[in-house]
Amino acid sequence: MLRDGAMQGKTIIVTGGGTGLGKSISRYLVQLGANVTICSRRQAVIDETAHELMNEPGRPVGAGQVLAIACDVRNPAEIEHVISQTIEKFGRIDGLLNNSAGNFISPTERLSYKAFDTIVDIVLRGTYYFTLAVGKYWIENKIPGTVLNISTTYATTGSGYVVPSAVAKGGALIMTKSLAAEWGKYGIRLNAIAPGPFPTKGAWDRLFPEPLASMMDPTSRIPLKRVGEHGELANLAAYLLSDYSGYITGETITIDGGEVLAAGEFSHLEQVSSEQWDMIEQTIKQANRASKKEGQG
Ligand SMILES: CCCCCCCCC/C=C/C(=O)SCCNC(=O)CCNC(=O)[C@H](O)C(C)(C)COP(=O)(O)OP(=O)(O)OC[C@H]1O[C@@H](n2cnc3c(N)ncnc32)[C@H](O)[C@@H]1OP(=O)(O)O
Ligand SMILES: NC(=O)C1=CN([C@@H]2O[C@H](COP(=O)(O)OP(=O)(O)OC[C@H]3O[C@@H](n4cnc5c(N)ncnc54)[C@H](OP(=O)(O)O)[C@@H]3O)[C@@H](O)[C@H]2O)C=CC1
Repeated sequence: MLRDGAMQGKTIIVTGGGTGLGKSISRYLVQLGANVTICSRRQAVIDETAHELMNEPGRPVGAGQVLAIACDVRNPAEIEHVISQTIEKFGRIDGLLNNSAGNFISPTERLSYKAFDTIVDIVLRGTYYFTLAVGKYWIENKIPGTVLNISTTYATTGSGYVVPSAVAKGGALIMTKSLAAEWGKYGIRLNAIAPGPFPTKGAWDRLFPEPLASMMDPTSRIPLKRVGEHGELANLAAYLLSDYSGYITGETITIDGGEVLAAGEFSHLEQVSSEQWDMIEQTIKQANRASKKEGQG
């Protein structure tokens, strides 16, 4: 979507950049010329991704560099290490993509305290630790940085069976808005993306495993009748991390093919056939006529 070289000179940290959506967004940022630090717990995974992104066939002239540094986002010392290594290698940091997450479906009453803590710690604590660390660096160095948080649609609607994730994503979303208000004076912007289903191994293994996958079609309740494509999300993420979105802050953009709208009171009526609509129309019109007559009487 953005022109070639649109992110030239920018350095972006992507948490969870070794896999799934974080990897797809990192790939696009690098193609647009950004230097990208990818971090997550598994060094071998991020090393492999860094190698892949640096050696892609058709890599454009002017594509950015990739640095892979292991980091558990629950650990402030490891976060500070990522920040100092990034500055040492690339000179500065312009953007932070909080994309790391942990999640799995489960009836909430089956969760141990530790299971609940694990999700909230990765998603909420990890997001505010990283944002706080990078924000302090930006304010001290007068850099107008930008944060993009990968949220979910159920961060605002809530959802059963992923309650720790909903709690944590909801908290991160309110942090996005709160800090957008507070740090605007430093030129720092914070936004969020709320994706619907975008197939990744990490999400599908934990949110759509067998026998669920054989029982239901996740596209049936999506108005556009398909899942998202990684490129569609990467376009939006790059735009929100770029200077082209310079007047957008505190915003959450949903990219879900209309899935959240399916909860609308009457949205399920797409199952009604054309013949049934003929009958329904006649029945309603008959009732209209009857009520008019009552008024005349
Ligand atoms: C429609 C289509 C889709 C559509 C999907 C569209 C919307 C999706 C929106 C959001 C998507 C995402 O976030 S997708 C992101 C998915 N990716 C990830 O989750 C990647 C990282 N995940 C992980 O590493 C693991 O899954 C995770 C458990 C979170 C963390 O691993 P750790 O090694 O740190 O922790 P562990 O020690 O294994 O586990 C911690 C505790 O959690 C418990 N635990 C772990 N799994 C459990 C389970 N299934 N049920 C109960 N409890 C569980 C353990 O027993 C431990 O508790 P004790 O027994 O008490 O010790
Ligand atoms: N796929 C989808 O349909 C949707 C996804 N999302 C969101 O998109 C983002 C990416 O998810 P997706 O790509 O699907 O799944 P992945 O499992 O591929 O991505 C999650 C990433 O988080 C990293 N991670 C997990 N725990 C930690 C930790 N403690 N410290 C640092 N990194 C960690 C993982 O790497 P490692 O294990 O090496 O640490 C992994 O790279 C998440 O925020 C998710 O909530 C939102 C809505 C829908």
